[in-house]
Amino acid sequence: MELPKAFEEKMKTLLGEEFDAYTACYEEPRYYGLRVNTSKISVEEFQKICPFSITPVPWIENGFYYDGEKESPARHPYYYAGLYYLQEPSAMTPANRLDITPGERVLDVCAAPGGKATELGAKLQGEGVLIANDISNSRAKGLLKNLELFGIGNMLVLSEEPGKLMDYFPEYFDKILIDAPCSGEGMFRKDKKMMKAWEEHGPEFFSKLQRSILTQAAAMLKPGGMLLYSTCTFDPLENEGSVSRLLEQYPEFELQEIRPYEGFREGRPEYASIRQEEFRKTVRIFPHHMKGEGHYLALLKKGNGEGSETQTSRIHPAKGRSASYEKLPEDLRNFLQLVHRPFDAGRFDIRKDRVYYMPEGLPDLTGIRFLRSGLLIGELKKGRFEPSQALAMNLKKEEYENILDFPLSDERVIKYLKGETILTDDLTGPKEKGWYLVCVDGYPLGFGKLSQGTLKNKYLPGWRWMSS
Ligand SMILES: C[S@@+](CC[C@H](N)C(=O)[O-])C[C@H]1O[C@@H](n2cnc3c(N)ncnc32)[C@H](O)[C@@H]1O
Repeated sequence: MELPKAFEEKMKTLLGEEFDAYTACYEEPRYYGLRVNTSKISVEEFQKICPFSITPVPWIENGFYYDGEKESPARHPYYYAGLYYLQEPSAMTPANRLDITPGERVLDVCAAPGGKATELGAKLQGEGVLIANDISNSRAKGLLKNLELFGIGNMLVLSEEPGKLMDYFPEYFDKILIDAPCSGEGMFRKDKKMMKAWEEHGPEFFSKLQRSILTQAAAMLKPGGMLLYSTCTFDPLENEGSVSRLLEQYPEFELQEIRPYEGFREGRPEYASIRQEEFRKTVRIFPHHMKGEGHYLALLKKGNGEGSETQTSRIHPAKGRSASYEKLPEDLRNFLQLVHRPFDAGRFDIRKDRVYYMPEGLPDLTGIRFLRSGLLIGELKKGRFEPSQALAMNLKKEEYENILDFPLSDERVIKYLKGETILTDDLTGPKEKGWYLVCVDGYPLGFGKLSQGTLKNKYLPGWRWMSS
């Protein structure tokens, strides 16, 4: 593979005698990975039911390699059930090495299309809030779909300048991930188009952007909170350089150790402008040292002088229905009787006939551009309530009364995903009219409305299985 000359020269300086081993990697095939959605299925259970051959990614507990030349995991009903996300193995590292406790407030500043945000959301296990932002509105649409497919409900999807978010969320977050826009040097093997883009916008351009995103995000982190900065590039200016600039401006930040793996390499102190030795705690991922593409990670803690841990507040999960539950529209209330979950009536928010279930403890968001705030529960159409695709994905089978559970081998699974009407006469269970949650092997896919043995398909048209 022919690499840009200026890039090659830079890598020779960075890698010294390792340079030949590094370039030899370009003759090897790229790696394909999938990451298990642990908010829906345990890793052990997934390994039991996984329909294709997988091997563990050694530094990611829920990550696996698959053979992308032979298998197509994106065309499988389990993908439609949100059981996994397809992701290059090194790209799994940032969200994996940012510890999240359910109940925390988490921000993903540059989140689209959701490779990291889906993992952060899964780690929250439905408690607290994930705010996933991306400046690109079109990319944020893909982000929303991926988060909903993953079943993440306690979330907001925003499309804003981080500088504007600062005004709304001062020192608000417990954890922040910045998977920064970068020159993408680590992805040249995976995607050759990145080389062309690199020639147009290189490290100089991106480092300026990264420095401003970093300082804006820093202002949104609580004292004692953690920030993980990552790129998929090798350039020192965008890695040690951008993080140095943050430390110059915010000296209360301290670099933290990242849980190790034998293939990780230390960050390079000589490229830092300040507190050089601390940069050994940052991580460089090189493809000639491990089975993944190039990345950089830095984990930082915002100091507060004293007792930092105790200052990170939690957003507590709902404890039960409040007295105002009776004020919700009757058809919605009837539907909610079928959902075995302790809703808090005060968190329902009805806007233009759409019913949302909001995370707790949010500031006033007037003026922010958002694609989604809260879990879209469904829509009121002339007083009749229709549950949403997002709710179907957010539910577990045991949380809903009326289930149609098909085994993977049943041809109705694909028919349902294609949007076709389903006949259920042969099934002994479901008889009553109403909303049914269609599942594959116990994992929800979407809703349908049953009447006299026929299920009217309510699978979201934009998500349908396309015939190839
Ligand atoms: C490396 S990608 C993020 C990938 C994503 N974290 C994932 O794992 O799927 C960088 C993202 O930053 C977004 N971006 C660029 N400039 C931004 C800015 N100033 N604020 C927020 N997002 C920005 C881009 O639209 C792009 O989606």
